[in-house]
Amino acid sequence: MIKVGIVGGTGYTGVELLRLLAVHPDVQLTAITSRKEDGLPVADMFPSLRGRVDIAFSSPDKADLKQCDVVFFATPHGVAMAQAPELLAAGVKVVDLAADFRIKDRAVFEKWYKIEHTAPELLDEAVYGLPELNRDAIKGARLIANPGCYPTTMQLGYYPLLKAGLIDAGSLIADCKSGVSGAGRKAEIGTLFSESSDNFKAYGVQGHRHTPETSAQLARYTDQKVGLIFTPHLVPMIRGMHATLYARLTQEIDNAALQALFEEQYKDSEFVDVMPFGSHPETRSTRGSNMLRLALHRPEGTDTVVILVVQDNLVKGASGQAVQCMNLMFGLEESKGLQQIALLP
Ligand SMILES: NC(=O)C1=CN([C@@H]2O[C@H](COP(=O)(O)OP(=O)(O)OC[C@H]3O[C@@H](n4cnc5c(N)ncnc54)[C@H](OP(=O)(O)O)[C@@H]3O)[C@@H](O)[C@H]2O)C=CC1
Ligand SMILES: CC(=O)N[C@@H](CCC(=O)OP(=O)(O)O)C(=O)O
Repeated sequence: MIKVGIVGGTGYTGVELLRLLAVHPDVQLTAITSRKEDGLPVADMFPSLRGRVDIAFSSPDKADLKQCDVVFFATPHGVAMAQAPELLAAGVKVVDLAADFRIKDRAVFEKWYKIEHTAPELLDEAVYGLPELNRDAIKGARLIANPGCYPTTMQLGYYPLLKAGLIDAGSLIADCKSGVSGAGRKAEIGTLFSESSDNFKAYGVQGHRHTPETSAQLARYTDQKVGLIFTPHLVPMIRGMHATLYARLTQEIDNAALQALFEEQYKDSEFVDVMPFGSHPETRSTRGSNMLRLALHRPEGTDTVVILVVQDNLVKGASGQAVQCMNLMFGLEESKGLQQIALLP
């Protein structure tokens, strides 16, 4: 059994990790932290886990994380970098759901996150945890930087076209929407029901921290200079993310060949569903599941490909992807414990 610890068990990605790991056949939940709920049984806070999870929260200073085989950080940016060096030195693997190790360039990280990086010596070693594009490196990793939710949709959508050299990498436009749980469980005015329901707005248009993360990753797959305009929006739903990605073709290719390119690329990726050409994927077709679904379009009379991508921000966009990485790191089937079908309606 893999002994698992979670730092930040009371937040949205923390409870999503609990939901997935509680029924994972090879996992023993061993330690879980909360600064405010020390001693409280997890199932008292989350009745959805009654009968499934029988441990209690401990404060981070009391939790014995070093007895774990792997520790997930479901915490705000800056927490994992403070604890990862000691855990790694003790032989514990680390999966960070935050951004501490996603951006290799320390100066770029510090500019966007406005915190000092306290473990820069680990930046080179950290492996970017997007299994569909980085599977082999994840298998041998001690430290995983789990991707951001928006960056997951953008990378899996653009990758086949970029790799094939079919598009202008300098004029990518990504119009993305997230459910409110993307902002976490902390109290903020913008996520109050009366502020976010029956409302729709863009944010971060001048610059969002997921732009440098996505651009740096996409740049690994092309010789062209990557230019990305990413506009996030907040939509009045709890879970779900929808990305509408635009790319200008620089070579003639027919629709059947475009479709075949994506089907071939993801044929061995169980969690990427390439839907029939011209489909309109819905966020609810992924709710609660680790699936990312995408569909290609080619608007009449244009040289533009439109890729529609949907996922559950808390599953493929965060905790499900983290479990997928854990499976690879421990030599398990990549899909173990991740077979849930989306909830409908
Ligand atoms: N929500 C989403 O869709 C996604 C989130 N992420 C990332 O995952 C991480 C967690 O997000 P999310 O679950 O939404 O956030 P939440 O705000 O819902 O939860 C954060 C958790 O971290 C704990 N925590 C906060 N500060 C500290 C600290 N200094 N030391 C230890 N624990 C701390 C809190 O618990 P307590 O106060 O009880 O200690 C809480 O359990 C973030 O970095 C986020 O950016 C990534 C992809 C998608
Ligand atoms: C709706 C909403 O507020 N979403 C968050 C992204 C959440 C997230 O996943 O942040 P990281 O990937 O960087 O950890 C935001 O745009 O700031």
